[in-house]
Amino acid sequence: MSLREYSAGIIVIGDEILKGQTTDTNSHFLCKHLFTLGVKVKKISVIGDDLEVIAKEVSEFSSKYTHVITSGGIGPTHDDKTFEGVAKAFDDDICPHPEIVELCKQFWGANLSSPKMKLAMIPKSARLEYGVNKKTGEKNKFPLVVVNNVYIFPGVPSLMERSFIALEDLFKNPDAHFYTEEIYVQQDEVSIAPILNEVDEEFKVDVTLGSYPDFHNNYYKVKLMLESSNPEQITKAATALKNKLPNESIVNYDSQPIVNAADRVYKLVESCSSDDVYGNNVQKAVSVLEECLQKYSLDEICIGFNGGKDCTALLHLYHAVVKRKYPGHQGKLKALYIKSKLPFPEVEKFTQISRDKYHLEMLHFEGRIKDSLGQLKANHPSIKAVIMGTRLTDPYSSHLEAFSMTDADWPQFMRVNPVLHWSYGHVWKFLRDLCLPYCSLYDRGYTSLGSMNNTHPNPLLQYVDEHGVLKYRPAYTLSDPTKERDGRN
Ligand SMILES: Cc1cc2nc3c(=O)[nH]c(=O)nc-3n(C[C@H](O)[C@H](O)[C@H](O)COP(=O)(O)O)c2cc1C
Ligand SMILES: Nc1ncnc2c1ncn2[C@@H]1O[C@H](COP(=O)(O)OP(=O)(O)OP(=O)(O)O)[C@@H](O)[C@H]1O
Ligand SMILES: [Co+2]
Ligand SMILES: [K+]
Ligand SMILES: [Mg+2]
Repeated sequence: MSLREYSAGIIVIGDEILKGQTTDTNSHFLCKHLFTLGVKVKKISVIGDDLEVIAKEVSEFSSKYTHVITSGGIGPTHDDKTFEGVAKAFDDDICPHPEIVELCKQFWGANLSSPKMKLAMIPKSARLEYGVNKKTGEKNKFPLVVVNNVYIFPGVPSLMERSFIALEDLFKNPDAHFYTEEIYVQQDEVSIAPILNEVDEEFKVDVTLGSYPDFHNNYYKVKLMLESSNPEQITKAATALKNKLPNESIVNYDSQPIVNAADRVYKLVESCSSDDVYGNNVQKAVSVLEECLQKYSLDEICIGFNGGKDCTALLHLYHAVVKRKYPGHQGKLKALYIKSKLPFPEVEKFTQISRDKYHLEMLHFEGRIKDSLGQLKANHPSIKAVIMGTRLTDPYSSHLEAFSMTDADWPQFMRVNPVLHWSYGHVWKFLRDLCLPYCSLYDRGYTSLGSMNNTHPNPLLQYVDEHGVLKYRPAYTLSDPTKERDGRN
């Protein structure tokens, strides 16, 4: 059986191209990218802004090729006729599309009679494809208009290219073999640009090299993405990159730490030797959590999760232990978050990210902890135990045990303390070795988190950079663990 061939025809539309006023670069861009997607471009046609010609060409291309891509002729002026032409090719009419009308209003304050509204006049049978911006992970603000197998792109190269890259999965040939490789780098994009250019120049025929800065990642600054249908060339390109980049700038990063949580945690526990204090602490935490799952059902447990480092490590452990004990478990783990009076926006953001990544059901409260626990008891009477990231070195905690009821004058819950014996360094080793995401404040010198009004970066981590600017080193570099709370008052 032969594999299905994915073909494409490109129709470049615009009088300015036929008059030599503009050079068409779009077809070249499209050919290059479609090739790497396993799609064979069979024909490129360049035509003017002529309704009949557009309709005829679109109709013919549509019946011959898997995908038809048009570029140009969708501006607000009278001479742009692509939407009308595509409609005509399919015996369709154009009419205002409510979703695009709304976007035109939002973006340009356009009303129904303004020229921009012409962008909303699209074939009745059209569908809209938004696509995802691969750099930001966000859904694009303006959609691409698609009619049957005809994809109607703008002519302006920068817009066309951005839009195509966001939507390229729509064109991919699923039978084509693709090889990808990712390299994570700790340096910023500017400082490695010359190296990227060199490698791109050498391999660009076979390998697509993308560079995606990430300003929020705790482990790397830039993700380099190599894609190719040629396994030898991609290996060569990746090797060339690794050789040219300074050794210390390449990060050994796991982009999916949560998917493999159970395997990695249990492997760590099973392979640790008896004199390995850290390994034994992880082991102890796992067995406390296992015991907790024996004593209580998932409905009776919640994890105290306020976005701090200790409960971040703990959440990962809890997730891993639940995954191991209940492999098919689909329900959500319950998490208790008592919001402080003045929460850091970074903490709020991080708790939301964690909620999504670990599929948490958040039980939210605001105000004093004691009052909130009273409300927890009233609103969620099934909860009996709260798993906490408390350690012996925390204030008023040196007397605690793995299982300690709350004090007599507090709402009664079993406090489960799996990481009680962990040191400050153990928490960071666990988070960083497993490439777990943690709140960004810790990379800016905060070593323990409370509210905005009582929490500052730790003065011990202060330094002055080469421009004379005061900065803070990341929390995991703090060498004296007794100074963990020096930024708190
Ligand atoms: C679920 C839960 C139970 C708690 N139980 C007690 C308790 O029994 N006795 C007590 O003095 N504090 C209790 N606390 C308060 C904590 O000891 C601590 O003051 C609080 O987590 C704030 O910590 P921080 O100052 O490090 O931000 C509890 C907190 C939580 C979230
Ligand atoms: N506001 C809160 N809501 C829910 N749980 C909380 C709250 N405050 C504390 N806890 C629980 O108590 C534990 C100990 O608090 P603590 O502040 O020492 O740790 P952390 O917030 O995880 O990290 P850090 O010490 O860096 O602030 C937390 O790990 C969490 O389980
Ligand atoms: Co803590
Ligand atoms: K990114
Ligand atoms: Mg805290």
